[in-house]
Amino acid sequence: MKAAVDGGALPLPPADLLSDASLFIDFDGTLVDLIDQPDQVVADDALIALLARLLDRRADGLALVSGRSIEQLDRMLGPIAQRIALSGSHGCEHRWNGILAHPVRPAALDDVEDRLRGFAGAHPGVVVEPKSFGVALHYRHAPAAEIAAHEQARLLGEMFGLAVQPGKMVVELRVPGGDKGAAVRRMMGRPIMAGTRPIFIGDDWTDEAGFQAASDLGGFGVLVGPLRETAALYGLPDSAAVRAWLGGEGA
Ligand SMILES: O=P(O)(O)OC[C@H]1O[C@H](O[C@H]2O[C@H](CO)[C@@H](O)[C@H](O)[C@H]2O)[C@H](O)[C@@H](O)[C@@H]1O
Repeated sequence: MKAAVDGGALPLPPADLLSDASLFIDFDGTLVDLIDQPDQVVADDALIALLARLLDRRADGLALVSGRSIEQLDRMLGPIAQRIALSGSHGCEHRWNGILAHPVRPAALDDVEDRLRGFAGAHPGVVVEPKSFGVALHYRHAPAAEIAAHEQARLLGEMFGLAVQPGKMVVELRVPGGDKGAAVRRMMGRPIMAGTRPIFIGDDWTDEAGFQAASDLGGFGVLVGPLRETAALYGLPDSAAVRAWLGGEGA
């Protein structure tokens, strides 16, 4: 793993590395900017057009790998989501060619959601996001609640046997098992991706497992955002740069 260097930056990924590659792309913070309210994120027309162009050029060599559930990705992306290989819920669920594989939703998640709503009620600004296989507690609007939110998540994780998944200004209780690295390995096992070089593009700590898997399988990671300790080889500053790089492929 590369150490963070103050003021430094990873090299920009060369466009010609996109040929013969399979693309694994994170969603929030990578294809769309982070915003305050998780349920107000939209996949804009330019993004849908970019995904359509990528599908035209590489068909089965495109995958989205997100902490969002597949149900959320479907809602945000609309019909094009059915044409893209998807890994949702931090590597816990997958869908390609119309076939969905997912774990059993733990009944405890309903109880956990109630308890997290109680926590949010006592911490103004904290937002609860129910998901297919988890419940997220967002404190972007209430940064002072960070430590208490993580402690609450730790306690509930222990109590109900759920995984605690930290992210950017969020902590989530979710089905244990799976991560973005496992998702990359699983998808790269498909004959359609055999022999291609995996490129994983992401911004969050959860994307590090994806960077590592891509690197282990002969490809590389692209870190979006400021330099930090990372397994990524290249860097891009923000989602606009990601879109520009993807859009200019082959240029
Ligand atoms: O793996 P990703 O596709 O990056 O999803 C990770 C989480 O993204 C969302 O939360 C993040 O984006 C929100 C909207 O911009 C932002 O308000 C929040 O602070 C970020 O953590 C999503 O809500 C989560 O469910 C995903 O796990």
